[in-house]
Amino acid sequence: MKFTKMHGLGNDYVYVNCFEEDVIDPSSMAIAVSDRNFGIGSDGLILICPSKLADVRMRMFNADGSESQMCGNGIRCVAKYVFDNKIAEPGSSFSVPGQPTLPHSLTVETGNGILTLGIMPGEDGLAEQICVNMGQPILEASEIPTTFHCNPCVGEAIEAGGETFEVTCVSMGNPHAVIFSENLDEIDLEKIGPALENHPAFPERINVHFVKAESPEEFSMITWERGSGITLACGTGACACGVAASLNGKCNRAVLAHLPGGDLMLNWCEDDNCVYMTGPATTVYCGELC
Ligand SMILES: N[C@H](CCC[C@H](N)C(=O)O)C(=O)O
Repeated sequence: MKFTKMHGLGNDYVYVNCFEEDVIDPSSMAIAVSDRNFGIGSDGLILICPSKLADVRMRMFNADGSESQMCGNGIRCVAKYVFDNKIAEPGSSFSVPGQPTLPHSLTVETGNGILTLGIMPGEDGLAEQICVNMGQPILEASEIPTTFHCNPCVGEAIEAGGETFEVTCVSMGNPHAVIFSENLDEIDLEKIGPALENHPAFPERINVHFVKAESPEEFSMITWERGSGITLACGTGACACGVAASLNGKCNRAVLAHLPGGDLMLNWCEDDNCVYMTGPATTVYCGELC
């Protein structure tokens, strides 16, 4: 079976074109291909499938085989794959609040609904920068009662790993716990990450992010991902952190997120309440599973 290895800021996945391949058990396949010694090595598996509702459908599986509703770095790579391989005819333009209009657009069916994105090609004519309308953040536990059992407003106290954390919970279709810290180097993510990921307040588990507000225009973050552990970047997580930083009065709605794997431009737009995420997508290699 053919696959393509791609990453968004080092958040790497194995991509399978399900217009041409059949994946019978994606959960088991995600576990197998994600293994960095006995498999291909990745943060998970992403299937690019036909859709009746959008140009394509994206399904994302974590390294532990669990399926998530959305993947921000992943959807940028899906857009690149679809555009570069001409799988769908892109739309003519995509307007981005506060930024120049992008020349091409695509729609992707996800677990968080149909999302629209814009593509800026590089000099080689291939997709280089992608801006995704990630939709509206969900902040009320009542809207997603099985996701958060804590009050997602600012600063809910959660006990984990022998410590108390003030957690702001934001859903971007998938759940995120955001904690602010003045020193990210001091965070024992290997210990605290799984303790919060699996906390009883989060019956669907949760992605965990620690954020340092550098200024009103910039923040830095580190991530423990639900089902995948520490990753170099988390696109939905960065969007959730941007929303949380604004809610907590630490950053502006338009902000530059510094992730270990690189930067994302974020804008939680006041007009439509949607979060716009702009960043790169990279094709590493194409391969074939024996
Ligand atoms: N890396 C992804 C997030 C995956 C989230 C997944 N770990 C979950 O279970 O929600 C991103 O760029 O948004």
